[in-house]
Amino acid sequence: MSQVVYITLEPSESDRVDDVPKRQPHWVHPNLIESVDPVKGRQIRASDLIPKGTRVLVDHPYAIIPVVDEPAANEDLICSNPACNRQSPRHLGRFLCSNACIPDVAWCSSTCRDADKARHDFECTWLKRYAQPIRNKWGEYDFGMLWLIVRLLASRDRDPHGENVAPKTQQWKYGWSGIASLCGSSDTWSHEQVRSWTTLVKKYLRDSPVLPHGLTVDRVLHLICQEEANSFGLYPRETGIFPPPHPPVDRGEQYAAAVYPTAAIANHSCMPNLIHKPDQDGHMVFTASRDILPGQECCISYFDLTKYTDLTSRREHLRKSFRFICQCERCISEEPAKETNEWTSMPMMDI
Ligand SMILES: C[S@@+](CC[C@H](N)C(=O)[O-])C[C@H]1O[C@@H](n2cnc3c(N)ncnc32)[C@H](O)[C@@H]1O
Repeated sequence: MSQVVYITLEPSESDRVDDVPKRQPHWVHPNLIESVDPVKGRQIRASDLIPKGTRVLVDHPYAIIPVVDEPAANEDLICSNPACNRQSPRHLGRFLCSNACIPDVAWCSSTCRDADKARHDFECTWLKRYAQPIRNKWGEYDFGMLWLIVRLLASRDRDPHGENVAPKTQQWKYGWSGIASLCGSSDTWSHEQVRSWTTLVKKYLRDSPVLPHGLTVDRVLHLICQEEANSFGLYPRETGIFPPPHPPVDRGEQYAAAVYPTAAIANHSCMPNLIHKPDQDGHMVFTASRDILPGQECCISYFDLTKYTDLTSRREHLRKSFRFICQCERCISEEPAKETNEWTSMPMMDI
């Protein structure tokens, strides 16, 4: 994937299209800072006023996979070349893998296919050998998860910014360094879940001639834990409109899943001040949905807010799917008042 060029962090005018730098690993509004919350971990804050409607972050996926039911017939399949990733409608013509690995892999042009050759070579033999057996035995979700891990490893294989190369003081991490710093560990998930992922890693993701990554089983398992806590589903319409519109507006069918090293720092809120939506090239774009004051946290919504409305269902959904108890302003304000403890409310007695 020699087409992705990671250069400087300062976008030059010639790199910008509609204010979005084309060749940067990410673009972050100058009024955003990263800080750490004692409960939620890393977070994004506004250092100065951000007016409603401002685009605040654009991030390139470090790895992205299509998520569609019938890839050969689907109109929304994304181009496999990471420097393109646009949705390539079938009627405009598609270029398939000459090794016929899986129909989910396609390019929008021969130029994209040629440019992506080295990156695709990393995954091709693995896909050809394991995709169908994994789909048959473990199902589509686990196949997608494992393929996303393989694509993370493929990007790492070609990453000029390896774990030890990016400066430690760099505020907004990107590249493999950003992936390595993602939250999530085996402590976050149930023993049963971790056991099942360990089996999958040992069976399908070991360092081998089919998948030469040089990492230990434990490190790949850790990568799954990170990916599961930080990946995004890509939908055609916005996520996080607040208050949720009446009647509810569906965000459409998921067409891809991806890991974004910088966008993953955004915490969740059930009354978010950011809307997120992928652009036509698979970049994740955050936009302020109201004025954000200096010091305020900038949050997205991790789910469709029209689907889970009351406190219990929202928290239960986040607990099951993302393994945390939501501590956003809205959930805290809707918590039932705590009963006053009789003993602590008794007047002090002299003894
Ligand atoms: C995608 S990461 C967000 C960045 C993360 N805070 C970090 O340190 O890298 C998701 C994790 O952030 C934390 N988090 C996000 N939103 C939260 C919320 N509303 N309440 C509590 N924890 C939250 C949880 O630990 C969750 O697993």
